[in-house]
Amino acid sequence: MQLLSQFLRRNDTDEQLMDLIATLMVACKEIALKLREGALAGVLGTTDITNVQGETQKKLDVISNEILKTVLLNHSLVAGVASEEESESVPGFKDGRFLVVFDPLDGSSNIDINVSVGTIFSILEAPKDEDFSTEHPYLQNGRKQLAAGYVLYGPSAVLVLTTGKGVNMFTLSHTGDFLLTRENVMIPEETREFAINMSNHRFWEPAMRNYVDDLLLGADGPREKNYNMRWVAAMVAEVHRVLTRGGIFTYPWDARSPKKPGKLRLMYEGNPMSMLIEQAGGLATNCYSDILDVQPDDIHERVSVSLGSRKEVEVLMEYHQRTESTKEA
Ligand SMILES: O=P(O)(O)OC[C@H]1O[C@](O)(COP(=O)(O)O)[C@@H](O)[C@@H]1O
Ligand SMILES: [Mg+2]
Ligand SMILES: [Mg+2]
Repeated sequence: MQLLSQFLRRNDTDEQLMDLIATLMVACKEIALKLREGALAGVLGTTDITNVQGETQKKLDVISNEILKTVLLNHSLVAGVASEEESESVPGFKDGRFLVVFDPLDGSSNIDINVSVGTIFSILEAPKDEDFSTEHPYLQNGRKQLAAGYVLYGPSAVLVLTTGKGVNMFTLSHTGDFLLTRENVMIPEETREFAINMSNHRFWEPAMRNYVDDLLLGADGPREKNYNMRWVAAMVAEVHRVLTRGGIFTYPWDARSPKKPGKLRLMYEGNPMSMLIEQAGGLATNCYSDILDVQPDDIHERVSVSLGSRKEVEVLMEYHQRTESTKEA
């Protein structure tokens, strides 16, 4: 089986990008170890800190964020990092070539119940002559990403990576190596599986309600087939399922926070996952247009996310095109 480094070299990956990805994996392996030890390492439970997102941090949110920062900011190629758990971006080496943006631990409500979580990352080119302690150099749209991916900490730890030449999966072995286990992942165009937090049904826009109601009607409704539903409450696990066997995952705008475009974060969650999904032949939209084309104005900007099997996402977009939006401006 091929090592991550062998695979990247065979694919003519830029040497410095390879070096950065290897460094990122050092941090992810450390996070995987903490997660595996769980209660034995005293890392379960919640802190009394509320982060910039207005969410109470789990101990492992803080630990994972510190591990990533320590490892990355010691690497001379890193000009700075931005994290879901940091109120501001953190500068690194002035002449560094890359910016790394991450959600240190996605799905943190799953930690204490021993269910899958993951680290999501996005790598950008550091623009010249910028101040990397300010937001400006990070505010690049998703199409500018040099690489993106996640490590899913599930029954096995799996790195899912794109450098813009397709999507590949690498499983962490007992020797601490990431080995290629799935090459050139492609998402089936059609699906019978959807993922949405149904408890928010009454808060959605009419188009989203109509779409999901028609899925629930199954073979008796306009979609003329029966659907199955899944909800892991960790985007990283939902995207992994979609990449593995198809499906649609959506976390739409809802009226609980009418001023926010959605719950998920554009730069830490939306963009990296959208790059993976597009690279695997799927679609990733905010129900109206491609997430990768959204120009961020704020590093913590939110986005409505609907992604997965191409034909299913196209149907969802048609519902939005033909129903008037009731969303507040
Ligand atoms: O609890 P809910 O509303 O179902 O939300 C679940 C969603 O929230 C998230 O956990 C947010 O990510 P964080 O854990 O990084 O805050 C997503 O992974 C997931 O899709
Ligand atoms: Mg997250
Ligand atoms: Mg998180």
